[in-house]
Amino acid sequence: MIVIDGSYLEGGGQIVRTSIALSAITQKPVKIINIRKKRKNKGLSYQHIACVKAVKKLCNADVDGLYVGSEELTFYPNKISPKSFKLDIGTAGSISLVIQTLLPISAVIKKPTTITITGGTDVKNAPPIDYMKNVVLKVLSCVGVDANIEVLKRGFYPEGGGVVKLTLKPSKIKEIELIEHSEDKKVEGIAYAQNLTDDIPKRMRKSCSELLMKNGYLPNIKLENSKGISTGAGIVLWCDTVGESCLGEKGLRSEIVGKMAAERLLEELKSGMALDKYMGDQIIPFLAMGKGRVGVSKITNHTRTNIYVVENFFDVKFEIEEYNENGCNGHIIKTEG
Ligand SMILES: Nc1ncnc2c1ncn2[C@@H]1O[C@H](COP(=O)(O)OP(=O)(O)OP(=O)(O)O)[C@@H](O)[C@H]1O
Repeated sequence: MIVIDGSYLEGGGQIVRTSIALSAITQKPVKIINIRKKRKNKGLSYQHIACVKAVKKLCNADVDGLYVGSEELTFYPNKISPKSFKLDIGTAGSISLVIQTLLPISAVIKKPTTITITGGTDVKNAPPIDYMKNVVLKVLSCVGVDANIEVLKRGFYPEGGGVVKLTLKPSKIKEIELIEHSEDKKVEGIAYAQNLTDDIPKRMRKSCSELLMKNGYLPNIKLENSKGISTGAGIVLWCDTVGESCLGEKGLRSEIVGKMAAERLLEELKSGMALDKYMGDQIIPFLAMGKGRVGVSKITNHTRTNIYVVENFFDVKFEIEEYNENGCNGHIIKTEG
């Protein structure tokens, strides 16, 4: 039985998600202790429970300690048998993080499976759903992941109600070498709102586009305004394999939201590396399965924490080194797989 310490470095929910996914893939039982020890509301929350339930369903696992607030979880995987099903997080918990848990499983399934998830599509401290669709899936397609994300409805905090269909197809994970960002100057994006006036996405787009153009980029940002049970707005940008975003909040003017998203993207692009700091942690399980080298703008605690979890499941060692060539400033993460 592999024992993972949930208080390691970042000490957050990602330790649970990666451990469960890798337990299913490697068919090794895992016990996670000190779950989310470094968070104010320690233990499992609805979002993490939904992630565990999704993987449990795919591999008919036996699970102990699966309840809100639980600080210890034991997961005994069985054979993976892909099936399509619906999963309701029950809150505005992040749908993207459920998808993050499930994506590595594409490496071991034998037939396509579709999971329809209800919850939050654009919530704090989690990847916005358009980042998953346009950055995560793009980068993971380079390692061989074949998956599709269809957003049926947006969901915001606190009511949620977002609906997303994830399709995983059998994928052969391959070696990756992705160091520097392409010199692409085209920035794509989406400025979205739900239950708000049409001027909100337009104002976000205007301030964002102005700043991007001032810095020599060519923005092409779509507008969206929908109706739903929850209310919110935001903007997601991507330039080839690098993405950034800003979520709207009450009292924060649309012009500021648009400008902040542009500033964040420009900051990431300044490093010249192929991957942004979020992708830096999300690529780790795939790098272990396929081996290779990736260039990232920044090494975060999330990245180091994911490396800790992955090294417990696979016989791999990761190395991190600084990279300062061709005007780029970042790091390389590499492993022999
Ligand atoms: N704006 C963002 N864009 C893309 N990815 C993001 C963004 N914000 C957070 N992430 C990703 O979301 C994940 C958050 O992991 P974390 O452990 O903090 O999750 P959590 O389950 O919300 O945990 P906790 O509630 O315990 O903090 C990481 O993979 C991180 O890279």
